[in-house]
Amino acid sequence: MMEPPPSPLPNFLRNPNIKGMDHDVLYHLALDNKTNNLKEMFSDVKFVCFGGSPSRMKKFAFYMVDELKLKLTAGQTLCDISGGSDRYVLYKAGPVISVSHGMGIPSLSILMHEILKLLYHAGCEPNQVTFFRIGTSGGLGLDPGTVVISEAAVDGILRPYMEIATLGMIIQHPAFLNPDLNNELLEVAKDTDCKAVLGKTMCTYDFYEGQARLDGAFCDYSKEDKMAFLKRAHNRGIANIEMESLCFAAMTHRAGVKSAVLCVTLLDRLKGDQIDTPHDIMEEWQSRPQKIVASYIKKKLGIQ
Ligand SMILES: O=P(O)(O)O[C@@H]1C[C@H](O)[C@@H](CO)O1
Ligand SMILES: O=c1cc[nH]c(=O)[nH]1
Repeated sequence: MMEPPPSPLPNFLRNPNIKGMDHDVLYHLALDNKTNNLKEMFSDVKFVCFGGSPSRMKKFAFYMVDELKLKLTAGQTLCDISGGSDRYVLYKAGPVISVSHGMGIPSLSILMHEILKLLYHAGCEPNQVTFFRIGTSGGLGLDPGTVVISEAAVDGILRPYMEIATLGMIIQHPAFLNPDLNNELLEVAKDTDCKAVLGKTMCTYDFYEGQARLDGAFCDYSKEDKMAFLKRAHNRGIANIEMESLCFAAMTHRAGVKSAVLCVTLLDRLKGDQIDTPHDIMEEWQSRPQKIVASYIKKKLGIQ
């Protein structure tokens, strides 16, 4: 008798080992597939929204409750589902997960592994889920408060892939974002009061020297060097600089999940380095990528 063909690799995952594990601990989310009924908790998820700050992502979850007109009965509130760990916060508002990723690629990468495994255990399908990063960035030649929808993510030397040292070798993971999704987001943004543009995003491993700032604890270059670097990047289509897009684009592409990165610019890096905008203005700017994504989600769910 012929052997059956090998079963396909698990959804979301390119790791056959997971299928053979009857207990999988998502350590940094304080969840696991034995104690928690991940299917019951998450099988209806359609959108996963990521952002650096825990309070921003908590706020976004409550904003989605309002936008999706979800009914919370008296005394009910959203709770941090990952409350058993203090690494990330994770909220669920209907089919939307809102989760914080901390700062930088290493923090996001750990979360991304565990979110992809969570969705796999929940029985979700990669082609039915969309991921968004709703974050902040430094702009190049843009009015602060502009939302950049990333058409591509590149590293600090403009390479379109994330490098990971694996088994003593450097492995390059290509970073791709979805042009159709980006165009839809750009259209949706026109119906909001938020200015949005498409542009390339530079993703660095550091906020100070990695982004050519003059105001870090160390600086071995001149203002002229900084300006030459930023102008060169700008001339090559870089619209903004942040610290997670490369990993986000590379890992979602590897998992077969559609994704987009929308970051508001907090300053024009061609004009300065320090972020000293008043708190209330910053809060409003940070809500802009959220508004665009909320409108997109409502459109997809057929909610007016
Ligand atoms: O989503 P956020 O606003 O946290 O992302 C940017 C990139 C870094 O993580 C951080 C630096 O201030 O902000
Ligand atoms: O300049 C900035 C602003 C926000 N986030 C960054 O990574 N850089």
